[in-house]
Formats: sequence, structure tokens, C-alpha cells
Amino acid sequence: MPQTNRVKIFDTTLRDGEQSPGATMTHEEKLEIAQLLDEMGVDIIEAGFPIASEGDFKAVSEIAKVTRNASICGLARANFKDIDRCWDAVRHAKRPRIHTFIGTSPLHRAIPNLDMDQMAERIHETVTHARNLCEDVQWSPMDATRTEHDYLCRVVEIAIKAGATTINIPDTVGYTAPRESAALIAMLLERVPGADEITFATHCHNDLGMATANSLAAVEAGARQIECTINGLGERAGNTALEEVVMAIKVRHDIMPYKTGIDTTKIMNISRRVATVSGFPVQFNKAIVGKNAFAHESGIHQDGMLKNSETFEIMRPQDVGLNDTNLVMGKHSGRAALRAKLKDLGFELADNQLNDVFVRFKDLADRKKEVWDDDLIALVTQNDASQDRLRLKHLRVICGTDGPQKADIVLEIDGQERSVTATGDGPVDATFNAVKALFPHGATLQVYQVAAVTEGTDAQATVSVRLEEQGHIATGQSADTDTVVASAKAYINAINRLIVRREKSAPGADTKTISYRDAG
Ligand SMILES: CC(=O)SCCNC(=O)CCNC(=O)[C@H](O)C(C)(C)COP(=O)(O)OP(=O)(O)OC[C@H]1O[C@@H](n2cnc3c(N)ncnc32)[C@H](O)[C@@H]1OP(=O)(O)O
Ligand SMILES: CC(C)C(=O)C(=O)O
Ligand SMILES: [Mg+2]
Repeated sequence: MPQTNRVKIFDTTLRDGEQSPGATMTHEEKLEIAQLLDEMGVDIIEAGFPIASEGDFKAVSEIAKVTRNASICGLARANFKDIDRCWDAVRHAKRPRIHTFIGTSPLHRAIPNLDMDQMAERIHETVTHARNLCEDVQWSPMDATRTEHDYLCRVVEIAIKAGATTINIPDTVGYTAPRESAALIAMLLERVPGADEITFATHCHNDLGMATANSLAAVEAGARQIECTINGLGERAGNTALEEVVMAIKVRHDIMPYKTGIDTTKIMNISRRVATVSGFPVQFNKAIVGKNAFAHESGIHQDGMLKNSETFEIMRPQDVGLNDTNLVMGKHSGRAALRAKLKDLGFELADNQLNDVFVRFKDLADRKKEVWDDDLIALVTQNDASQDRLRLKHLRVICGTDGPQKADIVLEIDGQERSVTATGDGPVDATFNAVKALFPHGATLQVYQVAAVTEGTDAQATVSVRLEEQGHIATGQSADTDTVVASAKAYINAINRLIVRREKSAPGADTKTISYRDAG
């Protein structure tokens, strides 16, 4: 491959990112994130691991069918069954890619109990098989950074000869360091016959906090594809963060003269969506997308910023999609200001949607001195409730040092109001018990997460609740200045979504879904 300065961005939020414990996304959420990645200009979307489950297969196939620009890639182990399943899922894409891998380091070779020759033969067979199905094949020697150099050169050469068009060099356990990462790519380019005919990719994990530096070092040595995830989501300490490598290349173009195809103004919006759907909030001081990344509180910094923003900012907030209007939103604001503010935040709403958000905005503004950008995002990203079978009508909770905590709740279920009082181990537990008493179900709680979206004791709390029942997963979200109310709404939202999911997978099978038995 003749060296150009164009670096491809390979996003694996939906595959490696989703492997983070607790970050499972629903089908609809995956489709939405894939669409945002495509609109942002990502070159390749790794949409999932098709053999892993029916759900993964469906998500990859659906994303392959609807994506307009990006290549759609699926992961497959080094066997024909995985590769065939992967091809069945990605084949619908305009630009399909099969990504197959096997662990090549001594530790990983021991797992399938293959010696060096047997593994080399397996790589030859499987890459050849993938290439017979698909023109675009990526191969990865998992744990490459702990693989003996001679053996790595040997297997990379085999994969290239078998037809791999991209060779990805994973730092699977986040073990390497920048100088070593660069030296490894340089060594492969120098020693492997045919290496200049393919694209080298870098796939770094962040166990030692060096994923971004290691990825950029690999690019300086000749890699032309960076594998990364939004917000650095991923196994253990995560993967290279897309926003970090892309902005580093943009801001330090003087010393890293490369180009990506990313529209950086879309970064903030997708970061927020991934944080919401994965249930992994972004840390406040996270580079590029943390809420403090462009905030200045100390006097000398504020003074410098007012005189010349370049004194303390190396990039403009607008470059990553942060708005620059100074509209202060409060109870006296009207629809025009709300529409303008939401547009700045990346949301263009139809009139009826705007009206719905406006009602909720006014309600919030009555309870809060100032409505912040993040409050508005939380309002907009709440779901359309028109089809919900369960609605919260009233909640009163008694809590404090002298238990038991007690929740009085009124729910509207299929149009009928019902009420109950329940106790629990804390106010949230009492509330969930009350919901369950009125709407008994067999779903188990997988995740319960609370984050304050803005500052102050009147901050909105965003609550995520993930429920699972018989393989169906649904995440509910809600925001409210009252954490217990937000929790109740998120729980009810998850139940409503689970009902929809069950009805979609078995239409008309049972109108009392998610094992609902009328409590009488
Ligand atoms: C570094 C990474 O990110 S690798 C990707 C990791 N991602 C995931 O594992 C998520 C999806 N995984 C899954 O859903 C499941 O593990 C499945 C469906 C793939 C396999 O499930 P199971 O058949 O029950 O196998 P299990 O998970 O217990 O073990 C993995 C098997 O794959 C084998 N294996 C692992 N990697 C590879 C590979 N690259 N090529 C071939 N075989 C492999 C292991 O040796 C083991 O085989 P064994 O069952 O004969 O001992
Ligand atoms: C499957 C491979 C590329 C991987 O995710 C890793 O090695 O980290
Ligand atoms: Mg990985």
C-alpha cells in the first residue's frame, strides 16, 4: 500500500466497547450508534461478533443493510463456522469486511493447544476461507505485542499471502509503550514480504493509560488504521478513545501530519449517546468529552480566557460540537430559544417533539433555578411515552434513619389506576417493590446506575435501569431532580421497553407480557 497520510478510523464501540461488563446495548441502541458513527465519517464500523448470539447476528445484519458509507465489519474466530456466520451477517453491506483473529503469543497459543506449525496452518486455512467469501478481510494476531517477533513476522506473512487486506496488530492487554508500539510496526514493515501492499492497523487497550499514545506512535511508524471506541469504552480499562486520537491528529497536525475523515463537530453528541445507552458515564476530567474539558474556574485561567481563549484552550469547544451560544435557559424561556438551544446541542426536533420537550422543560424550570445544557439533553433523550402500558401517577416515599423505608405509589396500568404501599431496604428498593407489587414480573435487575447531570443539590439525577427476562434485555432511563422519582420512572421505562421487546419477538403470544400476572 503506498503510504499516504490518510488514517482510517475503525470504530469498535459496538463490539469491543460492548464487551465492557455491563455495557450491553439493545438492538435499537446499536442501530442508532451505528448511524451516528456513519454520519460522523468513521471508515469502518465493527458492528459485533455474529456467532456470539442471535441478537449480535441480527444487529450486524441490520447495520450492514442500513449503513450508507462506512464498511461494516464483523468479528470471527479462526474457524469456518464463525467466518461463515460473520459473512452471512455482513454480506448485505455496501462494503462488507470479515475480521478474523487468533491469539499468537505463547500464552494464547496454549489455549487451543496448537503448536506453532499447527497455528500457522489454521491461519492459512481460515484467512483463505474468509477471502474466498469476501474481498475485504482483516486478520489479527491477538496479543501481538507479547508474541515472539520471528513468529509474528511468519504468521503476518501467511495471512497476507492468504489474502488479508488489513493486518491489525492488537495490544490486547494494554502492555506496550509508545516507543515499542512504533518499533513493532516498523519491524513488520521492514521484515515481512508484501507488508507494503496491505494496511497495518493498531488496536490498543488502555490498561496502563497509554492506548492513545501507543496508537499514535504506531501511526508514526506506518500504521494507517486506528481501532478505537467512543469514550474509550471497552474491556477492562477500555480501548483507545476515538475522540482522543482524532483530536490529537487535528490539533497537532504540525507534528502529526495525518488526516482522518471524521467530522469532529459530531463528537460531543455521539459521546453523550454512548454514555447514555451503555450506562457508562464519562468521567468529568476525560480528555475532549469530559464536562470539565472546556471549563475554567480559577481566576487566572478565567482572566486569560477572557483576554484570549488560546491562553488556556488548545482547541475550540465548537470543534468537538459544544455549543457557543449564551442563551440561559429558565422558566421565562420560550419555544424559539429552546429550539435554538437544542439545535446547538445537536437535536433538530419536529414541532410535535419540540412541544413535548417544551412541556417537560417548563415543568423542570419551575423546579430548578437554571436549566443547563445537560438537563436539556436528559430531557430530549427521554423516550416517547405515548405507547407505554405503565405510567407513574404519584409517588411518596418515607425514608431516613428509622426504617423501614416505605413507598406509596399510584400507577396507571393499561389505563386503570392502581395503588399500593410497599417497604424495602432503602427508598429505591421500596419503590421498585411497590411497582412489582402492582405489576408482578419475572425480570431481573442487571444494572442500576445514578449520575448527577448538572451541579448543585437541585441537579437532575439521570438513572439507568437494565432489566433482563428470558434473554430479552431492556434499558430504561429517566432524569428528575428527585433521585427516587427518576429511579421509579427509569424502572417503569425499562418494564415498558421489555414489554415491547417481548411483543415484537412473539407477536400476540401473550398480552400480559414479561410474565405479568394480574395482581388483583
Ligand atoms: C480480545 C477479544 O476481544 S476476543 C473477543 C472476545 N469476545 C467475546 O468472547 C464475546 C463473544 N463470545 C461469546 O459469545 C462466546 O465466547 C462464543 C459464542 C464466541 C463461544 O462460546 P463457547 O462455545 O461457549 O466457548 P467459550 O466462550 O466457553 O470458550 C471460547 C472457545 O473459543 C476458542 N477460541 C478463542 N479464541 C479463538 C480464536 N481466535 N479462534 C479459534 N478459537 C478460539 C477457545 O479456545 C474456546 O474453545 P473451547 O470451547 O474448545 O475450549
Ligand atoms: C479481537 C482482537 C482484535 C481484540 O479485540 C484484541 O486483541 O484486543
Ligand atoms: Mg480488543
